[in-house]
Amino acid sequence: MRPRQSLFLSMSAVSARALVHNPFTKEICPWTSLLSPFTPYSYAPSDEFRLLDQNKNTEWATAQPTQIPIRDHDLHDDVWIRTHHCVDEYCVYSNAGLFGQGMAVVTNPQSQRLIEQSQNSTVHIGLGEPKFRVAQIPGKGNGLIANDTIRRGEPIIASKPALLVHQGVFGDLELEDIYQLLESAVDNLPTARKASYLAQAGKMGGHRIVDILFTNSYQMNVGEHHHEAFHHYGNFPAASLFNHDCRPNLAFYIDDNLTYHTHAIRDIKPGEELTVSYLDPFEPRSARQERTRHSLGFSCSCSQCSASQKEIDASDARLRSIKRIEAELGDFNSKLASPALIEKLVALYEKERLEFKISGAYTLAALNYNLFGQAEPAQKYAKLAVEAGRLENGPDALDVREMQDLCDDPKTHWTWDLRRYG
Ligand SMILES: C[S@@+](CC[C@H](N)C(=O)[O-])C[C@H]1O[C@@H](n2cnc3c(N)ncnc32)[C@H](O)[C@@H]1O
Repeated sequence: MRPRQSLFLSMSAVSARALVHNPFTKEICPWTSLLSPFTPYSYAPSDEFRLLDQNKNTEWATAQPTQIPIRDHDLHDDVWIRTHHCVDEYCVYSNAGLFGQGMAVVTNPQSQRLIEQSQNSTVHIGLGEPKFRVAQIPGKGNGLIANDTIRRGEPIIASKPALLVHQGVFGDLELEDIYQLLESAVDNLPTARKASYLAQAGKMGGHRIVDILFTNSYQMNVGEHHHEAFHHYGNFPAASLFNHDCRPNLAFYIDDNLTYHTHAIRDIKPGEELTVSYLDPFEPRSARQERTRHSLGFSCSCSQCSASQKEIDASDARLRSIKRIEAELGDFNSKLASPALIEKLVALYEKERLEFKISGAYTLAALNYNLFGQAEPAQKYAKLAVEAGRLENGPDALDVREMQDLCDDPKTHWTWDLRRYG
């Protein structure tokens, strides 16, 4: 009933993720397995992306693509163009507009159609003066530090991707084709946007643009609303400075318009680092560390990973209890489900500092109280689930709507008193 990890940050066009219906999670590209086949290239920053193939000792540069307008519009507008750069079914598309930022895509025509559809509505992405600054974080490189008190629920960043790349590109194409497509895509970004793409850290080595993509991107599905799922990597330069913490103080989601949103999920003091989680937080510490080391290429030094052995054992035991209790509460025929068990689940989430996932516990609590025919606590937890779910999954997420319905009228919800009457 509760979602566990999958590799993909599911979005709805990029879709609304539903806790009750639709397992999801988010991770920054776990791609080391793909890194080895990549030939090391040294990157010489120039407008033309001159790259030196060290193996062949030959220098080559990307052609400056001729842009073929798909629609009869001006480039300055919010208009998609397809460049002449295509390999097999994958082409480079770009849009110099999109709220003054610009975006480039390497994908197939079906996905591109969906991406364009998802861009139709306008979103407000200006959030005023940021309350954070860039700083060196020991053991992590750069990161973001709060300048001021940030209250739970405050928005931190809302941003469009600079680059969106179909994952099939990496499985289907030759390396040189991949490099050329990506270079062409980045080269098609407006100057400032291209500079912010290239300013991101690459931590894995190899081809610079690919390295940046793999170090800083989110896996996202395009087309779930259309019962299709095209897996893409989305790179949001504005979000690239968030370091990982297994117990972060921010939650993020990507909405139907391909916009990445982060919100504070607890009060943050000045001087605290702003963090998101790249991983499934319900895994034990050893599995989380294994994941960051082998798939993400760094050794996690977050608060939860660097705790004492005693604290780690206690944390792992709580995570096992959470799994067990969720299995009971997710089984409508369970004889062990009880109000005491519901309260225990919520307490475990709080003790484990899983605020960025707590809408799941609240949702399960609301559903179970309703199954017991107890309207008051069901409404209390449905309200909390709506509030937390808006921060974790966005206001349009299916679970948020479901919990709003339950909160409005528990007795007409399909779960009402179901444990008693079956
Ligand atoms: C998305 S970037 C984050 C920003 C990056 N620190 C920078 O300097 O630009 C991801 C990279 O940051 C580093 N990083 C993020 N979280 C970390 C953590 N908890 N412990 C150690 N390194 C971390 C790793 O090198 C990782 O590949």
